[in-house]
Amino acid sequence: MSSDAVVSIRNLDHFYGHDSLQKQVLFDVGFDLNPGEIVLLTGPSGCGKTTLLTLIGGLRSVQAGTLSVLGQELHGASQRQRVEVRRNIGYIFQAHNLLRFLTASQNVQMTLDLQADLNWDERIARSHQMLEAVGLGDHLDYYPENLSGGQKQRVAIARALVGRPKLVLADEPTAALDRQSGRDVVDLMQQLAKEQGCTILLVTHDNRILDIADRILEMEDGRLVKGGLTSPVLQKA
Ligand SMILES: Nc1ncnc2c1ncn2[C@@H]1O[C@H](COP(=O)(O)OP(=O)(O)OP(=O)(O)O)[C@@H](O)[C@H]1O
Repeated sequence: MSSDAVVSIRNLDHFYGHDSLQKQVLFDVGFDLNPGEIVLLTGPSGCGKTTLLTLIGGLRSVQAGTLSVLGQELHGASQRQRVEVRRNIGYIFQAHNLLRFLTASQNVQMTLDLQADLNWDERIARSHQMLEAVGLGDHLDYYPENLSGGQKQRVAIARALVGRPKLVLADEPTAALDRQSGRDVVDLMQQLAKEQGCTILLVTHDNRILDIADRILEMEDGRLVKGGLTSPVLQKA
């Protein structure tokens, strides 16, 4: 295991259901994510990508194997430890999940409400700065219903990055976007990630954005078939 890896996973299995209805969806997954890397995770529908992403994001309990995120082992971690790890992660999902009764600026500020070291004015200034960085400086007070799909996704990116997370997890961020908006969104993620030095793990089916990756992991039927580390047992076999 690399000691400075942002994410380090070994022999990770995952199951849904119980007893006779139990179904294994991840098998012996292993890989590391290094600081500042952009890694794409691809694979057919249902192969386990979202499950893996939610495990890394501390949104699901680890059942078997080891999964360390930003130095915290999540297998056996308490709820409090998982919450602590989540504070250092930015999440971007396909459905942008903006709160419709808050403006673009307020949606972005929400992330900063958890940061006790920033006062009110600093939170507003940082949110505006980040919305300007994603090209929405003139849409600060717009509500989500008055923004296009691409603009909403850019607000979601601003919200994910405004807290300067060390890790960003993105699940199909371009799926609902047309070609140009999709391109703009990933270019922006790449640029901001490089500026802030954060690591990005991005789940995608979108072949048009493969070029932003430093590395590509490929998954099939719950196993990493490309780019992963196999367990010592399998390597010997
Ligand atoms: N909460 C759940 N309970 C039971 N089975 C689930 C649950 N969530 C996902 N699954 C099953 O686990 C498998 C992996 O699902 P997952 O959503 O991780 O795949 P995916 O690769 O992200 O798929 P897609 O690309 O379609 O989003 C699928 O067979 C799915 O039906």
